[in-house]
Amino acid sequence: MATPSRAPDPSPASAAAPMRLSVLGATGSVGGSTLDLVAREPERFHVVALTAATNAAALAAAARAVRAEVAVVADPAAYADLADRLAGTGIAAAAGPEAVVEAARRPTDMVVSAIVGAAGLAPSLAALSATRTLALANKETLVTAGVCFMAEAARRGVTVLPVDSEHNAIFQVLERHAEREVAEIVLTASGGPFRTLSTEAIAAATPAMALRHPNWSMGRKITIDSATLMNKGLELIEADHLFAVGPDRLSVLVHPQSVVHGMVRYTDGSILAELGSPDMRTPIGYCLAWPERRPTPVKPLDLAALGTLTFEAPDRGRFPCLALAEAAMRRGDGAPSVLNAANEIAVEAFLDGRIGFMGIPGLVERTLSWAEGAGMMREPASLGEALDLDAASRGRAAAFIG
Ligand SMILES: NC(=O)C1=CN([C@@H]2O[C@H](COP(=O)(O)OP(=O)(O)OC[C@H]3O[C@@H](n4cnc5c(N)ncnc54)[C@H](OP(=O)(O)O)[C@@H]3O)[C@@H](O)[C@H]2O)C=CC1
Ligand SMILES: CC(=O)[C@@H](O)[C@H](O)COP(=O)(O)O
Ligand SMILES: [Mn+2]
Repeated sequence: MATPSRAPDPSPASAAAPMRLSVLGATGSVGGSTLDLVAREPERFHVVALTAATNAAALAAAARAVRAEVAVVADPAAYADLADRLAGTGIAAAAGPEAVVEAARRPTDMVVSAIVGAAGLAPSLAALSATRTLALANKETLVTAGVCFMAEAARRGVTVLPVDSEHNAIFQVLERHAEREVAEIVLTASGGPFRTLSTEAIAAATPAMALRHPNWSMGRKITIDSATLMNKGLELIEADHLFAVGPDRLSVLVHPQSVVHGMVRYTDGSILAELGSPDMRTPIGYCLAWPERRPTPVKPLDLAALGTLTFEAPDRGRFPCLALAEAAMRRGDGAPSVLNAANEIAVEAFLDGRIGFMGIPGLVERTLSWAEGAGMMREPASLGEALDLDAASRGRAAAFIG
């Protein structure tokens, strides 16, 4: 089973030296939760690099708060602002996509990869060359180039710890068990803000409605993915690469409370699940402490106050993105990559008001058909091939929108 094994040496958290840590996507939702934990125990961490896309103000503030060695913005136009804000602090500033990759390559004990979208692929891959443990939130890395990414992690001996709440839950309940003992891995889905709406009402959904996730506070892209259920589809593909049980043993169960984050049904009939408050500081804290457990500031779950946990089957008719992602997972090769690229273009277009909510699955389906017809579906064997397929699919999806 591809579940990472326990590291043979003690965790840096329990050693005298602080853990050398970089956070890619430090100004985002996952990045912010990570730095919140870091700021609560500054003696445990030495922060090496923090990165962002354009938000120089937030990045500079974060870098100052945790005394990072270097802060990097992907957007060169944000450099002057960043450098200005860091003047006299001793914190180096840099800019450009290549500088983000270089920052990811700085030697560390752990890198938290929390850039959103396929933009996280090159930095995540670069991080494998100079860290021992990659805490991976950026699911698009695995969707876009899962085969070559996991092979590179194995070749480098880097432990990949899942940050995504469902995968982190499953990772926790899989420990100590062999692949042959697993009957089914179940990813729970909140169902998103449109879980109970009719097809007609869903088709009329606005960005503001779709951005209102019932349980989680997250970045805009993943929040739209949750509303279409594409997030769960991406997570199935992510799980396929992380846990290697094959698509037949991966399933989705709608659970509107988002308290059970993931489950494993074993061949003896037992189901083991991880439960917790919907707060990313639990899975992030788990990764930062692994293989130990340490307290986090997360509010303990009060099951008596909650009273009821409910479950239902997903509706692929009202939420076709889930079916599209499942088909792409089974099709394999480059299909997940094309799916992801088209979805990123579609989500952006939906948020900009250029397409409607159901235009998202429409565009993804059309781009997948185009890629199949054009013979583009080869499994990306390298970063270069993955980026080429991603770019070609984005270009075509954007052209379909017009
Ligand atoms: N939020 C959550 O609770 C969860 C998120 N995830 C996954 O984690 C990842 C991050 O999600 P989330 O934190 O919500 O996202 P956010 O949108 O909140 O944050 C994204 C981060 O990535 C940076 N970024 C965006 N584009 C680029 C780029 N082209 N190059 C470099 N950096 C870039 C942003 O910088 P800037 O601020 O400057 O724009 C920001 O730091 C996603 O893959 C998501 O699917 C998984 C599970 C839960
Ligand atoms: C917190 C997290 O891991 C998200 O991926 C979450 O799962 C999104 O909620 P949905 O279950 O609605 O997709
Ligand atoms: Mn998730």
